[in-house]
Amino acid sequence: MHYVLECVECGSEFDDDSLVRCPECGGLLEVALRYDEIEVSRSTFEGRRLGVWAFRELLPVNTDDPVTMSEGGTGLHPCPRLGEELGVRELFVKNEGENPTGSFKDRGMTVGVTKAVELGAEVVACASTGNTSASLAAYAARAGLTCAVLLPAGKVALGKLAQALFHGARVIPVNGNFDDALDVVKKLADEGIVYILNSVNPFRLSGQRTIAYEICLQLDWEVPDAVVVPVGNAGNISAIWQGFLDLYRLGIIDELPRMYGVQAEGARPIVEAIRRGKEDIEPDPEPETVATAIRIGNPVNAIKALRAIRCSGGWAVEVSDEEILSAQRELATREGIFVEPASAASIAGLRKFVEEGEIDADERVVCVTTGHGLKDPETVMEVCELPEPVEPDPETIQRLIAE
Ligand SMILES: Cc1ncc(COP(=O)(O)O)c(C=O)c1O
Ligand SMILES: N[C@@H](CCOP(=O)(O)O)C(=O)O
Repeated sequence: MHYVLECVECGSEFDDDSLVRCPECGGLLEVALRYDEIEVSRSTFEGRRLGVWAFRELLPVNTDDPVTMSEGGTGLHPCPRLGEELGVRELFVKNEGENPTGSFKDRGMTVGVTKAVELGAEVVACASTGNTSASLAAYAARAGLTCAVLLPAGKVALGKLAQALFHGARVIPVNGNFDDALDVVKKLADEGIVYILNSVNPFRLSGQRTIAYEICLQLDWEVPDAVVVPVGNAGNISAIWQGFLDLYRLGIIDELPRMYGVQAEGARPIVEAIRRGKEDIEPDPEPETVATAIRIGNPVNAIKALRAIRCSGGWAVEVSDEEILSAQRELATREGIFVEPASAASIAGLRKFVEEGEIDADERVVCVTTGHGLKDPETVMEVCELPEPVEPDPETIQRLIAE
């Protein structure tokens, strides 16, 4: 076997794939690759079609028949105009909205749902602020599994809700926030009633490491100075950092980037813990932000994210809803990239990191934009003015264009 499951709290190792938490101490489990048993080099990956399964030697599955829809292989777009505006020499956007269901979650789900099938699970479930449910619903449909998704009632963007409903998931709105919903799913998973596919699932997060693998390959194996990631439940920033560590320990890259986390002002336990030098977070019981995807007060992967930010020499910052919405518009109008509000937090955060001197003007920076703008059309329409209809005559139209 080329991997084991390792507890991030007590360090115990297990080779039982049915585990989703440490049987010794209850801690989170992580896939630990056994680097000396993996024979890969840069050329192993180069000739392949870019995507999650291009890195199959680094994924913890034992099948040639994964549940897949060509996830990953997203663009790493140079953004010179926005870079100049924000004050960095080289800015790239890794646009995860280009995944099959429109968010980075698909990278995790292709691996997590493949593992669910391998383990013989029949019912898969998650709590979600929207994207996890949209992704799980799609992959469960493809695998023929029953899927249940618990959502904070009234707080999920319309596009995401439509996806979960239309893929045939059992959509269960709950009175409470995401953190309350996740507690319930974790309990059902502990009792063996469902197979959980939130980011407590170590196999799912292995798939998300491919964001780092792809960034390195797309930059011809050069490593960016800084990677900026929006943070909610904190699985993604931890997985991306672990992805860079994998390549480093395999001898494929010889440097590591600094990891920067961005949270919304109204949901910022990680930022507080970083600022105060704390080992763990203090949960926020009432998270609130327009970026509903990161409206999370008690991130389950907090310990891992704090380690990723600290060990890499990075930092964390909060941004206001206003800053998020204005960064969303800037990315759309200057670079043609339409992302949902949570994703734009990385751009708004970069502005602050540069202003605060955390990231230098001559550095190469990658901002990860995590979900497509069409997921949340309502938020966008609230800030756009829809012009009144006019008669279709050329003179009127010409006048309007010139205005
Ligand atoms: C669009 C989007 N961005 C960012 C995040 C935050 O990612 P994480 O929870 O892994 O920190 C989420 C949800 O998790 C999301 O849906
Ligand atoms: N934004 C997430 C929140 C759940 O995160 P997960 O990574 O633990 O599944 C969502 O889309 O639901």
